[in-house]
Amino acid sequence: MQNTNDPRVIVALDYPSADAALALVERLDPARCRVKVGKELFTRAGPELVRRLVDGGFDVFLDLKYHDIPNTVAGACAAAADLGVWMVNVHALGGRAMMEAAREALEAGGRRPLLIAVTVLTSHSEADLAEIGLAGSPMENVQRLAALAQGSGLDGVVCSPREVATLRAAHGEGFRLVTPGIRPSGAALGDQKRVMTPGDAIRSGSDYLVIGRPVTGADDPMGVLLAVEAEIGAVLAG
Ligand SMILES: O=C(O)c1cc(=O)[nH]c(=O)n1[C@@H]1O[C@H](COP(=O)(O)O)[C@@H](O)[C@H]1O
Repeated sequence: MQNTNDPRVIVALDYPSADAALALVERLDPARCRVKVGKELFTRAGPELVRRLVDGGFDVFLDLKYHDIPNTVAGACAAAADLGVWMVNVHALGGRAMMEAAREALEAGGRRPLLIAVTVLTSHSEADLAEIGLAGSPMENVQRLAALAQGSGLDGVVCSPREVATLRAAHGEGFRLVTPGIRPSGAALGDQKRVMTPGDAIRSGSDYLVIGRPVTGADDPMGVLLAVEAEIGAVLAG
């Protein structure tokens, strides 16, 4: 079984309503997993649901991927901190001034959530990056943006598990590496392009695994979650 003090799995509650999300959440144990509220659920259910999850004892990753002028992002991060979330994220492509403003806004408050930067979306390939004017491979872009995030004082990055080993070597143990793009063996990729299995992601050095559709879209979500937990536990046990 995995270490219950620091659960590695973050379940992405990508549901179209609070009721649908809460139906799964009622079966989850906050000592064994964390939860993520992203753009769809937040736009439907708002801060009230986030507060409810926090009050229910869950560590909440508020995944709104802020990317705007520094002043606006700073205000949004302060608002997220007021909700009591555990982690909040911004796009590293927003640049140094934006990331520094976000960090300073959180430092000015009381309880400070972890501040993480999205590097290159896990749905992007090298061809997708070229089309939006970013030269080089996903790995090269992830490395550059992770260095910028660390230089801006952030706590870590969101990247694909494929980049984790390289980033761990470059940035050390304290730098949080949060990885979506997790697909148990045989699971449908959907729109994800840079993926790994849960066991391989942990083996590569991922701190936290963000898992959505393989769990939320399953006939037996708890069964999938238990299998993921067992796979991770086996790797951690060595
Ligand atoms: O920031 C994120 O969480 C994120 C970044 C990224 O590069 N790729 C990515 O998939 N995500 C999120 O991670 C989750 C992955 O969901 P599934 O593909 O359904 O497992 C979704 O909620 C995405 O919004």
